[in-house]
Amino acid sequence: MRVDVVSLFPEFVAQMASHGVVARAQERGLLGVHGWNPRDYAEGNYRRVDDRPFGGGPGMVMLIDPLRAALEAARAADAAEARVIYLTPQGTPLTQDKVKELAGRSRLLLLCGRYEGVDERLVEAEVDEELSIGDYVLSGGELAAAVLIDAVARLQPGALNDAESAAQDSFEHGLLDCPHYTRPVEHALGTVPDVLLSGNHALIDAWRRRQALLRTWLRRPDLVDKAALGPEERQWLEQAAATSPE
Ligand SMILES: Nc1nonc1C(=O)N[C@H]1C[C@@H]1c1ccc(S(N)(=O)=O)cc1
Repeated sequence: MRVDVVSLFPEFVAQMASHGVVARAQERGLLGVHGWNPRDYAEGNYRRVDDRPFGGGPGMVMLIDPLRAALEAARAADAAEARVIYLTPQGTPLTQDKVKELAGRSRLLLLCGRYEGVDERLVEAEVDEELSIGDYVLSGGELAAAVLIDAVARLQPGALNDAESAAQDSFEHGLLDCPHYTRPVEHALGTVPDVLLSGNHALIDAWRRRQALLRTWLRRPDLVDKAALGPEERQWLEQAAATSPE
């Protein structure tokens, strides 16, 4: 998978891509991350990339032409068609299902805004979809791009070792993850649930699924309805929730 990032701070994205799973995915040839700086395509002595908003108001808006030239340069760097994504608070909320869809593509082109955002004419002409990582305002889209790159990188086949498998991740089955425990069994903070020490993997799997169900119901009830639970699981959940101390 190739990811091109158009950003005034491409070194930011390069830095995040030089650590952990993303770096390993690149080393394994599973992913390539490339930065493109609109300022390199800006004209004039000051190489302007922004200007004041028409209609007045605070802040600055990113100019069309430097962004457009950077997008074109990024597109031309590889023959594969790129899905152009603009990271913005106005975007569709990013979910694991969307991450899975994007992780299956051969190429993404991420547009990172700064200031008050990007001239709308550029968005309309060049952007395939707008995505948001949450209902808050960042100083730049680079952090959002980093989140998306990390999320799609770990889903590249071969990116995670077996011990890191994404198969049991939160949201993998539409639910939050179950609690996890490791050594020691006995600790001043408590003990490990007996079932996890039983060696009975059918029981362990059932416990984990039910813990994930209960945790999701308690913390993210909105996800429970989407999870399409079977009648047995829904009955168990209703009983467990009725007696849960949380
Ligand atoms: N949340 C997010 N998810 O993805 N990107 C996010 C983000 O905050 N990006 C900000 C840099 C860009 C931006 C865009 C628009 C506005 S504005 N004028 O609409 O307030 C403010 C800030």
